[in-house]
Amino acid sequence: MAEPVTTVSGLTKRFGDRAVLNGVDLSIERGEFVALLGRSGSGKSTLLRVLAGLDTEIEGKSEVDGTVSVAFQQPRLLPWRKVWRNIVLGLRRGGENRSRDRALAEQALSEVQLAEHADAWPLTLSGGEAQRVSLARALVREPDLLLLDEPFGALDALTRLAMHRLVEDLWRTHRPAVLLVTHDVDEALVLADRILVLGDGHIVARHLLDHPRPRAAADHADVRRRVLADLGVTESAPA
Ligand SMILES: Nc1ncnc2c1ncn2[C@@H]1O[C@H](COP(=O)(O)OP(=O)(O)OP(=O)(O)O)[C@@H](O)[C@H]1O
Repeated sequence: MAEPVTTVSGLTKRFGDRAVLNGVDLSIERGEFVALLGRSGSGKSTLLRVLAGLDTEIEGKSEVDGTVSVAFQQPRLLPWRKVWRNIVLGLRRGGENRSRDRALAEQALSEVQLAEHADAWPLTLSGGEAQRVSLARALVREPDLLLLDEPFGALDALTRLAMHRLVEDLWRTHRPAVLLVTHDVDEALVLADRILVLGDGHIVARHLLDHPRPRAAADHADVRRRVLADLGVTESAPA
């Protein structure tokens, strides 16, 4: 039987007297890739912050069984530390072990095709490279749940496509459960096993994506139409 890595039930999050999340129920299975869509301000980032344990002032239940890593839209690298030191920064272990840390960082960097950048300074990286370092930093902890908050949103279209392939490869290799927040319906259609739509403070729609990978967004044209309708976006009819 499928085993959940995270279980959220009746989750309510208020800012003052306004409930941004109002009774969210969701469960993500181990190794499952889930995309979370919703209009701007619907509470996607708020939900991720709760799942990441960054916001604990909640009502209801939010449980994660295992390690969580987060990658944000901005890579958030420390400019005064070399790339490899950024990667191992979040590994909290007893005692210093520089050579083992270095080996872990090099392995993670080679997986994102940046092996030769271990000693670079973050400010010398391109946007796409910095985002790959951020992914390596998230993965080096071998997370059970990887939370991605619009990690490709600031990248140009070509770099974004390359990142989709990379994330799919990394997911296949490491098999974390992934919750990807995105505004890009096609990105969700290509990458995810399941799409959740957030609206009015809770999950208003769930769509299964079962087309084999690698996929194109057009493989799920039916789901695309339904998700756009869930989001209240009207698509112009094809000519
Ligand atoms: N610390 C805070 N204090 C008060 N209100 C907040 C706080 N954080 C978020 N909000 C409000 O909660 C709502 C949801 O914000 P959130 O960032 O989760 O939305 P989102 O779906 O991720 O939006 P976007 O797609 O634009 O990034 C917004 O109206 C926002 O103003």
